Amino acid sequence: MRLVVTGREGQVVRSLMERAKGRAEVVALGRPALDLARPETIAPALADARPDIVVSAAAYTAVDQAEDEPERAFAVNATGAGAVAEAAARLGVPVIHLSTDYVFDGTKEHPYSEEDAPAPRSVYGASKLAGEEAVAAANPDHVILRTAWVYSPFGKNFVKTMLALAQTRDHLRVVDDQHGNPSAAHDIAEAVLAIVETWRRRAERRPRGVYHFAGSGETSWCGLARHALAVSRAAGGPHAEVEAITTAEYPTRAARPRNSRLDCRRFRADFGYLAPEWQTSLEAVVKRLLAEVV
Ligand SMILES: NC(=O)C1=CN([C@@H]2O[C@H](COP(=O)(O)OP(=O)(O)OC[C@H]3O[C@@H](n4cnc5c(N)ncnc54)[C@H](OP(=O)(O)O)[C@@H]3O)[C@@H](O)[C@H]2O)C=CC1
Ligand SMILES: Cc1cn([C@H]2C[C@H](O)[C@@H](COP(=O)(O)OP(=O)(O)O[C@H]3O[C@@H](C)C(=O)[C@@H](O)[C@H]3O)O2)c(=O)[nH]c1=O
Repeated sequence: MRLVVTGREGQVVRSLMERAKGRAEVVALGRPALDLARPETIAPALADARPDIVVSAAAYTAVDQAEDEPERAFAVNATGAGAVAEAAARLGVPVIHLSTDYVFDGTKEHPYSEEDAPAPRSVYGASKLAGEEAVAAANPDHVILRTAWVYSPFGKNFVKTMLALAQTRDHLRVVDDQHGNPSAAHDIAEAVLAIVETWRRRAERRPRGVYHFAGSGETSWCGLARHALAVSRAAGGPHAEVEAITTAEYPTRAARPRNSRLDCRRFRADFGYLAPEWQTSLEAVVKRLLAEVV
């Protein structure tokens, strides 16, 4: 099975390349050959790569910066994502498209299910929602996989930011009133491979549509920072005290949902995979990051 993935250096892409070894072939396409902001590059690049399945994982992910350049965020996350799905449809192959918890406004008291109405609060969230709509319209043979709070040993993410800040500061301030499910990119890679395996076994009746998949259990950004730094300290790495603050005390350009928690039961029922508890996956990533620094 040949998976062609958009983006070369993204967290999910790099994790998928590691986890797919011996299970599926992965070809990662990035700029300049495939540039989501230049739709004319997309169909030829995908056709040349001869996919059995397209995994649409590249995106404009700078949440605050997107507020200042909405045209670029929409070009990449909406028009570009739609063109990827359309190119896959023309090749007669399905697409797995990654999306986000930030499509929700966060006002719900319980975890969000796939039935809940999206209402993004940020340009990034709106551009990702427009991407979902474009993908669904272009290629009925799709899974739109919404995930959340992704971290990994790769690229930029909140966990790496906390470890880096703790090297130079002994006191950090982190919001404690936004709640979600931290998700290791390696677990998302396993979810993608579970979809691939299910589709292989049930080629005639592939489960399709929107699915939620995120780390099991929940916490706040403050809880995530504290646990990451506790693991770091126990392993001889940097540590800092983390003060719990409110969103109002940490103003950002883009508004974030207060509740980002995703209900992942539909994914488990249809694809047979549930992510480990977030603390378990986090511990492995923090230890790997510390080992790589030394
Ligand atoms: N990060 C998170 O917390 C979350 C992410 N998601 C979604 O999951 C998916 C994967 O996220 P993640 O792995 O963290 O992403 P990253 O931010 O780690 O990587 C994004 C990738 O997209 C590529 N990219 C950006 N713009 C373009 C473009 N114009 N043309 C081609 N490639 C481009 C980047 O390339 P380059 O390296 O060259 O810049 C990079 O490889 C995305 O769809 C994201 O929206 C969902 C929920 C949470
Ligand atoms: C660095 C820092 C952030 N924060 C807050 C700001 C924000 O509310 C929260 C998270 O900060 P970040 O900006 O690192 O994370 P953010 O970029 O909002 O992360 C999001 O990325 C996109 C791509 C997604 O799809 C989402 O699921 C989510 O993972 O933590 C602090 O309170 N203190 C700090 O020192």
